[in-house]
Amino acid sequence: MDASALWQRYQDWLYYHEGLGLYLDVSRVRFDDSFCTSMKPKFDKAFKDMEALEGGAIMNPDENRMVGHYWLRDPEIAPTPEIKQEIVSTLEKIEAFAKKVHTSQVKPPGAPKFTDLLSIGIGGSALGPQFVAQALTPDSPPLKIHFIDNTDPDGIDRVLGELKDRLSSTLTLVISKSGGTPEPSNGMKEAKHAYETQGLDFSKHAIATTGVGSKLDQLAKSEGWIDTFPMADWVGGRTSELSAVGLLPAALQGIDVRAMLEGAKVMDGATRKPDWKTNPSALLALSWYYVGNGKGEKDMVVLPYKDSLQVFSRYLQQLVMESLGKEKDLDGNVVNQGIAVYGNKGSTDQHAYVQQLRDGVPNFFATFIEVLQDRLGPSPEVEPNVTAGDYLSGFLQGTRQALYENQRDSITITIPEVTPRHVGALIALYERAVSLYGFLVNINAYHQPGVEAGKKAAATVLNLQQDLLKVLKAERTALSLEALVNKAGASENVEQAYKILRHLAANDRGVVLQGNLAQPASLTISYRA
Ligand SMILES: O=P(O)(O)OC[C@H]1O[C@](O)(CO)[C@@H](O)[C@@H]1O
Repeated sequence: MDASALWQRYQDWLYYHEGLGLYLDVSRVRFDDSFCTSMKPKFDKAFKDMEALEGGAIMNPDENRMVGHYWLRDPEIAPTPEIKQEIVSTLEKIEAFAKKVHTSQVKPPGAPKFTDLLSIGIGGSALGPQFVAQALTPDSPPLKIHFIDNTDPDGIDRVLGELKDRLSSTLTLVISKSGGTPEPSNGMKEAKHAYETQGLDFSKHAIATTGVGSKLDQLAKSEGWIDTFPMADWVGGRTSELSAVGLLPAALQGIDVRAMLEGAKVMDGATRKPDWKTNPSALLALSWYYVGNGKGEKDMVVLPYKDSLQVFSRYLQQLVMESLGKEKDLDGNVVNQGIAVYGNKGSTDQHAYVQQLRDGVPNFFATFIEVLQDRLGPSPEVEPNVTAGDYLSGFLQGTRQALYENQRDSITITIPEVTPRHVGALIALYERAVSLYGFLVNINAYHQPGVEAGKKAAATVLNLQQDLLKVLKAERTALSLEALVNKAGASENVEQAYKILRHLAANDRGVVLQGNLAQPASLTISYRA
């Protein structure tokens, strides 16, 4: 296509939302009119399905749940008065609590006010708060946020080490919808230990966001934590940023949560329209379908050209991959659906993997996120008439063009600035694109059976560890690996057993391996208390 035809295509396909000042450009995705026409019946059905979803239908059949994240920013559309009330009162409670913390009406026993916030959670209970914190935390937040989002002891030490001298004024927020996920549970126990080591009462520093009646909820109540905030059954982890999961930490950091909700609501209004040409989420879903042939054949590379949006790529990675990565469709056929997502930020990534994007295997499409405002206030010139922001803008355009010239498709989203309203709008834009795409490819986008399988397998490994230790502690002499696994009733799991023992030995847990480390089967194992 020559330059003038491309310019025409750009204008023909450009979506602009006036209220948000948001542009979506899908002109560099090379679908044609006949493709769009062929997709119409699928979209008509997807729009109907979306209507049913927002109306409260059970759209997560495996878990027998409604899918209600769209109600969070517009309680008026909630399917029952009870749900509406739950949303309204939770938001009011969050705002009132944040105010009390900011004005020291809620304060730690041994310090005049809370200065830091330690957020403990994983997956959807971490990525949204991390994304929003990076994008929107003001320069001098009332509470400085820190995250434990893993069960890595060394990672936990780093975070707790940073907080060591301010633990007495740190508020710890444990976020877990199920209230039983091992990683946040371990993080919470380690944090509690750190408080106790300093002679501090953890319960007077702790709050939780979790499902009502969950294990965590019961623990928080029985130990008399400062407060608990509910997470509804009808909100999935990866779509929970605009529930208490994301709003509470945001409010505590002084971020305008009402503006986030408003941005999402405005975007929902635009993406509810049953017309894909004027609906930005539908345009995204249409583009994803086209590039990946409806089978996720191309990966989504997300490149925000703005440091404060760097976590957006990881946030989208969970939202898209946990939602769309499914073995079976809704009719039980094996389809192995999904769209792989990766990315970091531009222009940084131009000096990392963009070489392959331009010249290498064409197995992706790019999504550029552009922010028009470079910074608050004027910029110095780095060259006559050129600022650092002009470079960033030029690099984005240049990369988009270079990719297109080599038949690599791209989407560009442009927002005027990074504000709570725009962040809310971006979240809503992608949430609905994922919902629509899920309907287009006929999968349940709201469960995660694969993750559950991994969790079960990990539990088996930990049970095996207990069995091995029991045998070793009862034995007085060293055992061969084979004898040990036989005695532990784990002869089928010798490799797992070997890896458990190697890990225990490396961490001074009493297990001693002797023999040739290059030949695991030759090892003898003993236990020294
Ligand atoms: O909030 P929870 O229940 O601890 O779950 C954390 C994450 O674990 C998952 O269930 C599986 O990874 C995610 O969907 C969820 O966001």
